[in-house]
Amino acid sequence: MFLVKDLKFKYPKNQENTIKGISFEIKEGEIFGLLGPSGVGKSTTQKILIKLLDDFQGEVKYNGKDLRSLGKDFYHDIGVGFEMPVHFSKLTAQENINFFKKLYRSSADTDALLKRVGLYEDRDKQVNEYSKGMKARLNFVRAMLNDPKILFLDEPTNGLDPKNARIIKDIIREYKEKGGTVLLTTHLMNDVDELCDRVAFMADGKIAEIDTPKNLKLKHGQRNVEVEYSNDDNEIIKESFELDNLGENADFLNIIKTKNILTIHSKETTLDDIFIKTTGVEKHE
Ligand SMILES: Nc1ncnc2c1ncn2[C@@H]1O[C@H](COP(=O)(O)OP(=O)(O)OP(=O)(O)O)[C@@H](O)[C@H]1O
Repeated sequence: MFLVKDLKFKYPKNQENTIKGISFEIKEGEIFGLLGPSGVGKSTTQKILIKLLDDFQGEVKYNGKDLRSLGKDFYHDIGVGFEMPVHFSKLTAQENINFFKKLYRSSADTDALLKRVGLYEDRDKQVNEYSKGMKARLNFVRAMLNDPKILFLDEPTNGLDPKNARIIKDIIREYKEKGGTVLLTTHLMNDVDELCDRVAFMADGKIAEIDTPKNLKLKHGQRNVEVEYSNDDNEIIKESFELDNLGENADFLNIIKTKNILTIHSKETTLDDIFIKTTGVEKHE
């Protein structure tokens, strides 16, 4: 759906390129995660893809066409949820929705969306009376109101309690199941685990890793299995064995056959570990 080749970008006031030559593809029907430390260029990349920044080098294609050659029709295809919600604060939520709906040819069932995210009862309140989480949910509804083919979401669960974050994630998953495509930026690796088909980790304006979360875990993970058992003196012993040729490991087999096993599990690495390893940075949330 999107093809990005050797993309470079420099903000006019800066000396150095912010985006230093990145290439990736967003396939139709997938949720693609763009991840990396604060300030690495994730939002900048999103802004290029939604035609807010056009002075870039390299190639960006949307459905085979050069992004620069696309006219206003492109905006009917995309839905955008910026990180910082921007609403008309003196208008009600419903008035905001009505205003933005008028800009588009097609529209989603916004009443259903408002009900789903728990804002329907408060739809006639002015947005300046909304809490941070309510504004974030309204922002999400706005991103979806033109029934887009591709959704750009920057930290969509930021500021939401776990129940509301779950609702938003469920809607994103359902959107994908109906054929929608998503570019997701987030610092929450749990969200990435739950939602993303493929992810790219950015470091220093480049892409350090790109793959499915599962393949990245296999690549960066320790292929070990950890067994906890109690011995005859009721002491708890923990031992680790390599997964390769585990069935022929006499020590492991002896423990399994003769000991009282308390826990046993393969030691998978987490996306948090991979984030730190590939970007060289602790996360800032
Ligand atoms: N309008 C601008 N003019 C100059 N520099 C900018 C501008 N906007 C962003 N930058 C710089 O570009 C770099 C990348 O910013 P960007 O917002 O893309 O990062 P990000 O990865 O999305 O970060 P975060 O996770 O904090 O949202 C940062 O160093 C930032 O200071």
